[in-house]
Amino acid sequence: MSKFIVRGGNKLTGSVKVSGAKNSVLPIIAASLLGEEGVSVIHDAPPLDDVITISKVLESIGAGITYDNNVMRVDAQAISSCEAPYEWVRKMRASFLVMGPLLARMGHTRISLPGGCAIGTRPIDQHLKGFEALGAEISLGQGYIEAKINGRLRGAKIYLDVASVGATENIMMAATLAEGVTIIENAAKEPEIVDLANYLNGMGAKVRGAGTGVIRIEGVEKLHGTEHTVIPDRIEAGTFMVAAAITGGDVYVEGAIADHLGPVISKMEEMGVTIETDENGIRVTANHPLKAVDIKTLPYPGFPTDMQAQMMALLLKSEGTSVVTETVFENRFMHVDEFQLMNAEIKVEGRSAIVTGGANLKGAKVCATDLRAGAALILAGLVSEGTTEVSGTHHIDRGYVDLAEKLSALGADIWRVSVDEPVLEPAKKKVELEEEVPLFKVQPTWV
Ligand SMILES: CC(=O)N[C@H]1[C@@H](OP(=O)(O)OP(=O)(O)OC[C@H]2O[C@@H](n3ccc(=O)[nH]c3=O)[C@H](O)[C@@H]2O)O[C@H](CO)[C@@H](O)[C@@H]1O
Ligand SMILES: C=C(OP(=O)(O)O)C(=O)O
Repeated sequence: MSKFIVRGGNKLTGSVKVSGAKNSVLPIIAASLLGEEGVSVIHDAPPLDDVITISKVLESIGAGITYDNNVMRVDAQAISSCEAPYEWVRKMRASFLVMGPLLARMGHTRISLPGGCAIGTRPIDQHLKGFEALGAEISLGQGYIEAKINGRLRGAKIYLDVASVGATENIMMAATLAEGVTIIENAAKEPEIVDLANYLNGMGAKVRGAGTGVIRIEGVEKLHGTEHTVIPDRIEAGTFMVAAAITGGDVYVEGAIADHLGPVISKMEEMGVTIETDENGIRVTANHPLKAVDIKTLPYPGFPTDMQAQMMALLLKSEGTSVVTETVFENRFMHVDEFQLMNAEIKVEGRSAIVTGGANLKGAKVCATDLRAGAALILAGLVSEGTTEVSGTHHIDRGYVDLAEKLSALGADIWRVSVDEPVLEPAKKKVELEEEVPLFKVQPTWV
């Protein structure tokens, strides 16, 4: 076990390079299971715990994987199993993304039910609705979901009740090998969906419209390995942008794609942060005081929920009161309790948090309750009086490559220490979601 120790007070300056996107590489690795011929080569696959986890899932299915210097090679020509066991799906929800590819390729799949987690219940009804529409028979038993098809999946028109990123990806991957045309309506539009579609097309698929609300997939008989470079991680980039702004620094975020960060850039500019963009990255400079702004998270191209916690840290250092409204996940304010331990004044009212700016943050022992909460606490630690200790680092390691090293190279006083003591509990016990996760918002027809 480890902790990050942060000593506040340093302005960040210099240049930092963004790694490949976690939320792209995970579905891309899962999609590699569709390659019946040849090997896929994935460049800029970031060395994250989540990447290791999904690789283990693929290996357990019989794929051959090598991973060296951020290049992953996946040979799925001879996969033998169609099951993703509990030990991996429990560790990372995105393991569920192997369901679509396995169903399409093997005609049968058995995946452990992904439970709810800290940020919300996260049902999978839209994934299953899509698979059913494509002709799969779905059953549930002993904590596993099983899907089977008689022959081949059949193209269908699927309207998603929520523009779910994971459901769009899972259905899109399954549909690549279906007979006929599949149309996904109210599809998610995230850049990671476009990256996945580009990867699938490189494998020989016919996916059109990714990045819009309507995706059309014409099924093909077979897919093959391909070579692909993962897009830069817009959430990691946004996190460094906030790090620059919160410390009143001057940082060039190399690799950040401004088009992917529209709402983050706009909100930071509204606050008074200076943002200059070019084709290679984004420069962020800030002179305090910054102005308070209101934020509402929405599916892309709205403000990303994955930047909400980090932005809240920045708002704590602005002048005035901000309202942060979380509309994507129902329990994504757990960082608030931890911020309060650092002397922050924030009041949660339903889906909104009212943030009082001008906080005189003080270092404290805090706990990362989820990935972005962890990043946000580190950001707050950068401008707190004294020392902040952030435990729960396993959450942070899921999504940030060398976060402490990268911040430290920009001048932050941050390092990681090993600890033997038990991991610190979050400030208030999180809502006990694990016991009562309603996996299906709508009762599925097949139960
Ligand atoms: C690995 C990955 O890419 N993770 C991202 C992905 O997660 P993920 O794909 O899990 O998120 P979704 O877009 O599916 O979830 C968005 C909302 O839809 C709901 N929902 C989802 C599926 C479903 O079948 N039924 C349903 O009701 C969820 O509970 C949530 O309230 O998108 C989220 C929203 O941008 C991001 O925060 C995550 O970082
Ligand atoms: C919620 C996130 O990821 P995941 O869907 O993998 O839990 C995230 O990246 O902030």
